[in-house]
Amino acid sequence: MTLSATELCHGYDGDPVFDGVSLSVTPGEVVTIIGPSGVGKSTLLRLLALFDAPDDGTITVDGVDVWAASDQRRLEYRRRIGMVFQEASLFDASVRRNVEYGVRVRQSWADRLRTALSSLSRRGNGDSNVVEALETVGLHERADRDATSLSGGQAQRVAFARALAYEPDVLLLDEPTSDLDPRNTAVIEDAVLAATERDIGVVVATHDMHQAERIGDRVAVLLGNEIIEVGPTEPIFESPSDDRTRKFIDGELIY
Ligand SMILES: Nc1ncnc2c1ncn2[C@@H]1O[C@H](COP(=O)(O)OP(=O)(O)OP(=O)(O)O)[C@@H](O)[C@H]1O
Repeated sequence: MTLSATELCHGYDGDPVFDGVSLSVTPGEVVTIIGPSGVGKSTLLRLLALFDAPDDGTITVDGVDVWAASDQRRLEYRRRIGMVFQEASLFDASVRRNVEYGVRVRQSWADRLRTALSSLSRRGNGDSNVVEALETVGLHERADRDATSLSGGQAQRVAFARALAYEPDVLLLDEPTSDLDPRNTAVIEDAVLAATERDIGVVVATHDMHQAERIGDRVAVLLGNEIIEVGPTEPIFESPSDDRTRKFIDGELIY
């Protein structure tokens, strides 16, 4: 599915965060959003996740205006979009239960019933999506551990597996590796690439320029209250057309 935001304007309590922002993600591509703290990266992800309606502008799924569609249709779209927040927010249960939870909340009641019936017939061996998602983040051997006993990096990997397990069409990641060591970061980045091989479109908000370079097919530079530049990552990093992009990438732009 192609998720597109066109000319979005949004703010809080009358204070605009951005004005006229457009961004889209197509199946199997990674789009990174870079920009200084507080510029609105999380806000943009929340709008793309269909959590909030934009003050102005449109969000479309395969060309259909989501906020002009029925509540039911919008809910169906929302179920096809996964979001991983900066904080892993796991609950006090096994790693497996935490990942299964993602599958369940995203399903319609009819699908939930089907899953429950099929898991009965498999004697609780666990859903294959859940196992596969845990394998992707390298935690399948810890499936029965209590999620609250995990390190921060492992918890973030479980949160990622949770989003992956229900096979979204689009995955939105908010600073997925901000507090992680290089090994956990590499696991998450590999999992992002694994997601694209399944044709999932991924949008990643990140502070980490190197990460944007490593994993992004395209990069969007959010500065001031607009996207000042968007396009294939390498040319933008090598020779940005906007001088503010160069300064931001080089760390010369102070906010
Ligand atoms: N729920 C909210 N109510 C009021 N203001 C908000 C709310 N959420 C965000 N803001 C404000 O909107 C602006 C953009 O915040 P946002 O979290 O989207 O930025 P960000 O680029 O993701 O920041 P960071 O990189 O630090 O996570 C900030 O000025 C923030 O204070």
